[in-house]
Amino acid sequence: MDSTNEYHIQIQNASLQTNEGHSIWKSLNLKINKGTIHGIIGESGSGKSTLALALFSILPTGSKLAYDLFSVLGEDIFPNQNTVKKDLFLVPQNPNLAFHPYRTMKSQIQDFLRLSQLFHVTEEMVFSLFDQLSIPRGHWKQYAKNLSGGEKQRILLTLAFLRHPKILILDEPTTGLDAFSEKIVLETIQKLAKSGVTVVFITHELRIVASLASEVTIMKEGEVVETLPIYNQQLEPNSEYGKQLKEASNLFL
Ligand SMILES: Nc1ncnc2c1ncn2[C@@H]1O[C@H](COP(=O)(O)OP(=O)(O)OP(=O)(O)O)[C@@H](O)[C@H]1O
Repeated sequence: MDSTNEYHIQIQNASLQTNEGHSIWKSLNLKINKGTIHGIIGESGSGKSTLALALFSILPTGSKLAYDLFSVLGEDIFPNQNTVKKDLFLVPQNPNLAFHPYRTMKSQIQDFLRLSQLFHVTEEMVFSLFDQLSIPRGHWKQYAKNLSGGEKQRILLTLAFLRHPKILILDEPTTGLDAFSEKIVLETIQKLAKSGVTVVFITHELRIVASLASEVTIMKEGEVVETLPIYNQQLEPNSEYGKQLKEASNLFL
């Protein structure tokens, strides 16, 4: 693995078609710098969540992928997926994917810690992160089905903290959160990025991306419209679509 590569993720000319011939991505091009927070925004159905899962080599059943380059941490992940998976951590849009509904959080977190070989992590360390992320300590003994989606996403963030991956992928981690929880989640992500984790932050909220990321990629209908830097929490899109997106989001500020 090439840890000196300045790009942690590099995708060139990736196309993905469902088995029914629908194009999820037409020609996806993306470069994400090591140690940055990179926002990915775009309308619903533009292929963002598919990208989050594809970084884990998970593709829709029966879909066809073609690409010139699909590199994560310097490895082409499709033939070599096992070599980099341990260095990635995904907080999926639907956190129910990550937990068994009828097992307690305690047993699932303990399994995670064992499988991640985090033998030094104590219950007290987990509880301290629960406190920081406003997760009631009582949830430790609850079945996953009794927790809200936001609480499950915040528990995944505590696990990301403990595992300290090289790349953290967050798919809509603030959707549906109240302002207080949103602030905690964003601060936690910033802390992780400051400690050197590359963060891929998928959202449809430009306001959040602008407050957090140093670069943003705008997607539409399975294509990258543009990638641009963010300075002083402002982004100045060049594309017509980017400008429309900015204008639309300004309406809600
Ligand atoms: N397993 C699948 N089988 C067939 N089509 C799929 C599958 N997963 C996603 N798609 C299609 O791919 C397209 C992109 O979906 P995706 O969930 O990646 O979009 P998105 O940008 O994340 O949208 P949202 O913001 O609503 O979550 C959509 O048209 C969707 O219907």
